[in-house]
Amino acid sequence: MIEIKHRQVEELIEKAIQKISKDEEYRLVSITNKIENFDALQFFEGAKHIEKSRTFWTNSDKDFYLVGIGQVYEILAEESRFTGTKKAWRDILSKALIYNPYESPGTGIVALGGMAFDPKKEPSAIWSNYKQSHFTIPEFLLSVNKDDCYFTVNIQVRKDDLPTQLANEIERVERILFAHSELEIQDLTIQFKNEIAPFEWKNTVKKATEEICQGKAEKIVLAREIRLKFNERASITSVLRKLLETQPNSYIFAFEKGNDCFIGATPERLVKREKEHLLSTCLAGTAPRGKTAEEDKQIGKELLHDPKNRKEHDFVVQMIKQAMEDYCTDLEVPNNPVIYPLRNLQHLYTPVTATLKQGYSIFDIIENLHPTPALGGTPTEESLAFIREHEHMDRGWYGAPIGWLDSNQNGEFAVAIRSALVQGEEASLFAGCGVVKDSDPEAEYEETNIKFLPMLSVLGGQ
Ligand SMILES: C=C(O[C@H]1C=CC=C(C(=O)O)[C@@H]1O)C(=O)O
Repeated sequence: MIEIKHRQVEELIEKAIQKISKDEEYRLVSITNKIENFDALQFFEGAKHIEKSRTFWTNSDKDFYLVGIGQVYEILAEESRFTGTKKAWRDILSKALIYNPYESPGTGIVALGGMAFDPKKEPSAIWSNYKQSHFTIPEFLLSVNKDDCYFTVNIQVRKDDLPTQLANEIERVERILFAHSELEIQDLTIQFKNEIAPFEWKNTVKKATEEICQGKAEKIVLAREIRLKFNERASITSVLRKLLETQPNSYIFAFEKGNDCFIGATPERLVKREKEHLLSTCLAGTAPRGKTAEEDKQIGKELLHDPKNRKEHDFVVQMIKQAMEDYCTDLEVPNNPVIYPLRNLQHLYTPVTATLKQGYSIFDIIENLHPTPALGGTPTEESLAFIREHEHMDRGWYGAPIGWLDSNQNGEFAVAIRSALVQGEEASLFAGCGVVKDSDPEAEYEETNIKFLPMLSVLGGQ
C-alpha cells in the first residue's frame, strides 16, 4: 500500500487558505512525498478510470519516469512561446507554496509540455487539440528516479475551500491511481494505410537538391506522413508498453489532449539541464542496422566515414555549438561523432556539454536551438521557408521540443521525432530526413520508411 500523509495535505491546505489575500483567486499548493516504488505504466493506466488527460515521459536510459495526470494549471504562451513560457513559469513559482524536501530532479512542481514545429505554418485540423505552445502542471505526478519514487499533488486552493473535503477528494483519486489494474495488451490491425503523396514527396526532395545546388540552402529536412485506420480504438497504455519493450536508447513520451494522443520514441535529445550543467546532442546521419553483428559493424564503419552523412551531421554540430556559445561556458564538443544504435537504424552522434551562465533559463537554450539542422536545415530561415511552402503536411508537434522542467533548475527536452498523433481509431505517423545536394529521392524515401518503423510496428504494422 502506498503511504501518503493525508493529515499533512489537510494541514498544508489550511495554511494556504490563511495566506490567500482578498484579491487572490487561488493559491497553487504543491506537496511531494517519497513513496514505495510504483510502476509508471501502472499509474498511467490507473488514470484511465478518472478520465483526466495523461502525460508519460521516460528518458533514453529508462531510469527516469514522469507520469502526470490532469492539469491544475496550463501555460499557453501562443505569442512568444519561449519568453512567454519562461516568464509564466517564473511567475507561477514565485507565488506557489511548494512543499518538497527532496532534491531529486523531476520532483515537486513540474511542468510538462511541447510546442508546434513552426508557428508560421497554417495549422491543419488534425492538430486542433495541440496548441502552438502548451505546458501543463499536472494535478498528480509520479516521479521515478532510479530506485526512488515520489508522488506530488498539486492543488488550486481557494479562500472558501474546506480542507477536509479537499483532502478527502485527493485521497479518493489516489486510491484509484494506485490500484493495481491489469495492463491492457492490444493487438491492433491496420485496416487502411494511406501514404500521403509519396511521389510528390520525392519530387520535393528533388526540388530541394536543385535549390541546394543553386546555393539557396545547404541542407533541408523534409518530412512526410502516413495515415492509418485501425480495427478499434488504440490503447495508449498498450502502445507505450510496446514502445518500452522495443525501443532502446530512446525517450518514450505520450501527451494526451482531449481524445488525441501525441506519442513517440525519439532518440534525439535537444537539451538536458541539471542545475548549471547542460547536455545537448547532435544526432543526424543515418544507416540501417546489419543482419549480423559483423554486417552491423561494417555498416556503422561506413556511416562514420560517409561524406554525405558526415556533412549532414556537421551542419548540426556547427549550429548547436554556435547556438549555445552565448549562454554557456566550458562548451565541449568532440571532434568526431560515434555511432548511436537503435533497433531499426543507427545514427551519427556527437554529445555537447556546457555550463549554463547565471541568469539564463532552459527556454533560452531551446529558443536558440530549435529547429536544429537535424529537423530544419541550414541556413535555418531559408530551409524553414522551403519546408513551409513545399511540404504536403502540417508537422504540428512533430520535430519540435517536448519535455519537462521543475522548480529546482532541472529539465529535459527531446525533439519529438519517430512519433504519431493517435486519434481514436486513426493515427498519423511522421518521419523525415536531411536532404543535401547529392541526396537521392528514392534512397531518402527508403530512409523515411525505416524511420516510420518504431511507431508503425507498435500500431499493428510491419
Ligand atoms: C527527421 C528525422 O530524423 C532526423 C534525426 C536523425 C537523423 C536524421 C537524418 O539522418 O536524416 C534526421 O535529421 C525523423 O526521424 O523524422
